[in-house]
Amino acid sequence: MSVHIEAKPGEIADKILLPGDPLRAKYIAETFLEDPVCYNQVRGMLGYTGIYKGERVSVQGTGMGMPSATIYAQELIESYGVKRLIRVGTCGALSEEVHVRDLILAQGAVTSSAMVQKNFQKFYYSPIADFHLLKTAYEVANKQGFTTHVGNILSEDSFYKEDMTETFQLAELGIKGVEMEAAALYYLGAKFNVQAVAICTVSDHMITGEETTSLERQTTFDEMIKVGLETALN
Ligand SMILES: O=P(O)(O)O[C@H]1O[C@H](CO)[C@@H](O)[C@H]1O
Ligand SMILES: O=c1cc[nH]c(=O)[nH]1
Repeated sequence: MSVHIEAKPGEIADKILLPGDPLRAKYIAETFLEDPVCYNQVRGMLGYTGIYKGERVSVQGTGMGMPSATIYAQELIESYGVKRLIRVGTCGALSEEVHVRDLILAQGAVTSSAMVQKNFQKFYYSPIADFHLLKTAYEVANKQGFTTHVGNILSEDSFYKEDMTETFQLAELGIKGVEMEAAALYYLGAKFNVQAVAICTVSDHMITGEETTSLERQTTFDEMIKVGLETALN
């Protein structure tokens, strides 16, 4: 048991999918895992363990933003021995080459967030994905024929932005999408020497204004979830 997770020792697998939305965690567990057992309901931040292709896999909602996500990630690592953390989240597209429903595998995650920068006086840390997980996710997505982009993303503290000038400046440097957790997850992966990767589905487009319908989101989430689960095992 940790501060925010009520699971008993051994109830959480060492490989875990991390959606921001706890109801996405429920959907993943009930749709893709055999014999799913809910191990956490504290604060409604649902967590489940089940079987995928014969192996134990867990899925845990993390909430929105880095302060929330890092609470769950750190407790999973320190109190439950989780070694492989795979974020399965939504993002907004920042590149015209990227379209809604595409997948973005976050090779790196730029951030201005204090959740990373507060740890350094002089340096600007570059949060990056675990290479093995990134490579596996890319291979799985390609094999499945899912439209997939690999590159840098932006992890922001604010969903609603007062000024998009610097966001679009970053887009000119090849930043593909924006979400709110990957950078801090990558920082924690490095800090605790565990594997982390973020697999994102583009849910909306910051340049074209294109959006997905709820049905389209459901289908596309399935692509991201399949890539996440296969990456967890391989
Ligand atoms: O779909 P999830 O995983 O929650 O991720 C994205 O959606 C939320 C904002 O709507 C933020 O958490 C952002 O990172
Ligand atoms: O953080 C997020 C997630 C989805 N779409 C956005 O525009 N931002």
